[in-house]
Amino acid sequence: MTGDGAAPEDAPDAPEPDAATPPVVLKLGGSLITEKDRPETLDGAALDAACDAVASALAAGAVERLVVVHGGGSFGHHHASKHGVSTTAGTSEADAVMDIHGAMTELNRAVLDRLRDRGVPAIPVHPLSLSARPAGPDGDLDLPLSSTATLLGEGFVPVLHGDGVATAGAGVTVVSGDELVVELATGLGARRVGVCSTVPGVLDGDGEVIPAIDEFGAVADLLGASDATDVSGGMAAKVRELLALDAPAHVFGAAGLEPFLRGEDAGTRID
Ligand SMILES: Nc1ncnc2c1ncn2[C@@H]1O[C@H](COP(=O)(O)OP(=O)(O)OP(=O)(O)O)[C@@H](O)[C@H]1O
Ligand SMILES: C=C(C)CCOP(=O)(O)O
Repeated sequence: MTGDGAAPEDAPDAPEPDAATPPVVLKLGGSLITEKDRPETLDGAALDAACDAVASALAAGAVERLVVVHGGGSFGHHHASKHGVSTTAGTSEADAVMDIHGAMTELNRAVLDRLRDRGVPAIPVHPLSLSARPAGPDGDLDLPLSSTATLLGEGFVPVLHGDGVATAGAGVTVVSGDELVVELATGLGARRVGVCSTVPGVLDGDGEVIPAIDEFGAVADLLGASDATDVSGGMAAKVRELLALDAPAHVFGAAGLEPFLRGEDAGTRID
């Protein structure tokens, strides 16, 4: 990690973003950028490769406006699980909240530093400071988007992350990166949505990538939780949330990131 993350002098100049262009929303899965089974351990090589792909796509103008979201991997999920906190179960302990949020901001800093090392103007947006859930299982997440939208318009790449979220009647629960992706894509009118994880796509019973999904019922039996510690529902929750979007979404692995950012299909298309 660098100290201030300033762009190196030889970093390629990114084209000026066009404020009228709808953004691309990209989630870097926690299972991709961390070693999900080893607490608070980055997968540095995978994170570097993902940041290289993002920096190249921006420099080449393949993507003009980009919002990045990253998941929790072995940072957030480990602490959330230890404290019994999930997307539905909350905590009223400040120490537990700070364990979860602190681990997520540490991971966020690692992502930001590596993006900025490559000349990407990445800026953090911390959901715990912005968002809330009303009481009850059906309460829609409230995620005000003016800071993210304004940062985008000013040419930055906002980087959000799964986090704790103030929840009426429950203290603080977890907001997953996948939920944030849906809110951002809907609220910002995203052009395309990409979810990059360790799997090459949504897999069928034979381990083959399903090319396209347009209905949850058709694949529900195939979708499980995560293989690793995960408090937010793994692949089943991901597909359910992405199906609710207007914008086309793709779920893909590391090899699909460059094609996705070039505007091509990658992994499983969900729409
Ligand atoms: N049918 C399926 N196809 C692909 N993956 C599946 C399927 N069913 C369950 N999974 C699990 O879903 C995992 C991907 O979801 P997970 O939430 O762990 O990824 P992530 O978004 O990268 O991580 P994080 O939640 O930490 O951001 C896979 O690693 C696999 O264990
Ligand atoms: C566990 C925490 C705090 C983040 C969960 O986000 P996700 O990994 O995108 O599900």
